Amino acid sequence: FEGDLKWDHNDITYRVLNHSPDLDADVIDDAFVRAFKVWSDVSPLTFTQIYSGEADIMILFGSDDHGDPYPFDGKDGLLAHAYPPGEGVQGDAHFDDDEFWTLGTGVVVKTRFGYSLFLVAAHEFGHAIGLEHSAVRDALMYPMYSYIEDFQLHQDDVAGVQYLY
Ligand SMILES: N[C@](CS(=O)(=O)c1ccc(Oc2ccccc2)cc1)(C(=O)NO)C(F)(F)F
Ligand SMILES: [Ca+2]
Ligand SMILES: [Ca+2]
Ligand SMILES: [Zn+2]
Ligand SMILES: [Zn+2]
Repeated sequence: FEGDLKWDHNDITYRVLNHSPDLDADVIDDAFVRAFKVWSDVSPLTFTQIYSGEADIMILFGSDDHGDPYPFDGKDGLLAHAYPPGEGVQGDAHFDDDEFWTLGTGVVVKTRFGYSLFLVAAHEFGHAIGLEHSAVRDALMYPMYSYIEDFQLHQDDVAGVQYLY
């Protein structure tokens, strides 16, 4: 998606507009907190959840046509997308609710029966702060989903965000 290069402020706000029925709301919110921490740990950025009004990063779960020119596609295929920094829809992150979202290390995640909301969110939030896809297979910003036990940011991801901020 087109957009600016980076945020012009470091104290980023986000708002969760709705929740997937696959997980408890507080489990989803915690997954987002952990996914933002991946990036705040290696940059000057801070991420604060707000509960009303317009946040920099508006997060929603939607399926098929969900109000922007990039409809989702049912189960599998596209899992999520996010816009680079900027006003309005820029910076926002959308998750395909036709996927089965899960967490933890249960068989559900490993057998590709479910997708890790934490991993996909961390990747999308990378886009929301201005990162493009990486060509490094083990990088979080690689555009192919893979379940990573004991997740750790790849040097390529760190280099990307530290180049920007
Ligand atoms: N929709 C994507 C592909 S996707 O299947 O939705 C996707 C794949 C992998 C994602 O995160 C992730 C990357 C590496 C390891 C685990 C999870 C996020 C989204 C994407 O990368 N969206 O950000 C593309 F490439 F634009 F088509
Ligand atoms: Ca926005
Ligand atoms: Ca899909
Ligand atoms: Zn969308
Ligand atoms: Zn991506």
